[in-house]
Amino acid sequence: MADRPQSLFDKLWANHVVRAESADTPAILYIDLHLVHEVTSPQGFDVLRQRDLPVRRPDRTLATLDHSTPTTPPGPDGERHYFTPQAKAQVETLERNCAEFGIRLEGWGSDYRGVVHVMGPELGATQPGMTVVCGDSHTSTHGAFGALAFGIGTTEVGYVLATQCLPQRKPKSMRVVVDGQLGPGVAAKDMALHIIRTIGVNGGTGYAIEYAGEAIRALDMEGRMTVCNMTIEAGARAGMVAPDATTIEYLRGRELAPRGGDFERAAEGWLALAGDDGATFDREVIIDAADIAPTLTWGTDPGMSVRLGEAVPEGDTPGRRRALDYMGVTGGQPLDGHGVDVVFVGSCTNGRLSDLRAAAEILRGQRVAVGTRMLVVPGSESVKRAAEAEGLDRVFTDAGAEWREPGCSMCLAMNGDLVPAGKTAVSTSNRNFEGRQGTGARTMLASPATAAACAIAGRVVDPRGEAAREVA
Ligand SMILES: CC(C)[C@H](C(=O)O)[C@@H](O)C(=O)O
Ligand code: SF4
Repeated sequence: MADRPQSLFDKLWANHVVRAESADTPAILYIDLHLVHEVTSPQGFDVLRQRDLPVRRPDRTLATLDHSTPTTPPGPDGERHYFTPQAKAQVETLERNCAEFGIRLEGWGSDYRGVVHVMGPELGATQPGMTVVCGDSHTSTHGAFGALAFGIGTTEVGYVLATQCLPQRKPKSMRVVVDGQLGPGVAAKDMALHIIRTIGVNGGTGYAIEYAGEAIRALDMEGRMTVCNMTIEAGARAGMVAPDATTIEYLRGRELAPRGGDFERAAEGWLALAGDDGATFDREVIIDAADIAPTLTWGTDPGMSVRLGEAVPEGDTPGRRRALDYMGVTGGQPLDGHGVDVVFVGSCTNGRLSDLRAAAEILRGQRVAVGTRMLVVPGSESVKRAAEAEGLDRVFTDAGAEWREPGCSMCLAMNGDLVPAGKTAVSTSNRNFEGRQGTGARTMLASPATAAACAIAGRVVDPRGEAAREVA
């Protein structure tokens, strides 16, 4: 039994089982890193207070403010412009809870505050081999490091705060292999959308996915995070990539990563996490990177997407008809040329430095179309600083785009950054259901390059230009 070849996921799981699963009870898993934000944590802390319990491992708990925070700077009096009194209350509650329970909070004034899934990796808090949880579905992002990372509910946030453990049943395993190389101008986001379209928005339900293959290996850590981030949009529990030299170089020197000789020893262990030859999976999907092109969603789930230039499906099912209607899109023809009112570059999917660079490269020396609003929101204070150091903020503002303070912002529009009803947004975020970016808002998900190209044109266009598509 012990000799059976193990996958990355098998190893991560086995390394964290505190009590084995039985027919009647789930396994109990040890949690290495618990990330916390203001929306899903208040109940957990309340439970601790009711039971007079401390946080079991404050040193393995890390908090940030991201969902409800305004992206406009504070007024001259230091006043923050919260969208609602509830937003302000959420922020203040987390500030109080972190102070009371001795948890590190990257709050207002921190140089590292950011969207939780951008901040954890940047600080080096997320490391290969860990179990990482957060009361947030896109926790799958951290799987890019070869961690077992998944979102938990608010009740479970309480369990983890109190015990540093979590009851879980082992999901099935799927391997998604992306062979070959992405073409020029094709991004990790296009790959993520293509994978979801291929396996379906429920195709991952009940599975933990390991991404492998030449095109995955070729991605930098930010690209791997984009792909793992969107795993949840295919219904899967977690997404992961085996640690390699790219992972190790990303982590070297980060604040919370091991130092010196400890780092080298840790890195050896990280590399050993890769799946054994002959490890088996419950399901395997093989994708050819050459089939992936700049992709945009036309409908109201992330699987309803087309390559630019490809015709949108006809409204041949009630679901598709409703989606076409809601989106104001005509079936049977490409999205190219469709009017774009708002462009959002940001979120835990595409709010990192490489994403901002990709958008800036297209926008440099250009103007956002008259009548189109473009919002660029760095994923964290670190991203903001790094972008400003290379002048990307100027590229955006010179083009007529808004350069904002870090946070989730228009990804879910909790902080007042809204898309007006009936308006179409091209967004680098990860969800496009009805009303996600505001009541009646229409969301088309895309890569940062596609979003920037659409901002300049004021309509849907291929970021590679018309000529490139002929060649592709
Ligand atoms: C607010 C939070 C619970 C939610 C999530 O779990 O994903 C949010 O981050 C989102 O993207 O919809
Ligand atoms: S950026 Fe969007 S998807 Fe990511 S955590 Fe925030 S709201 Fe959720």
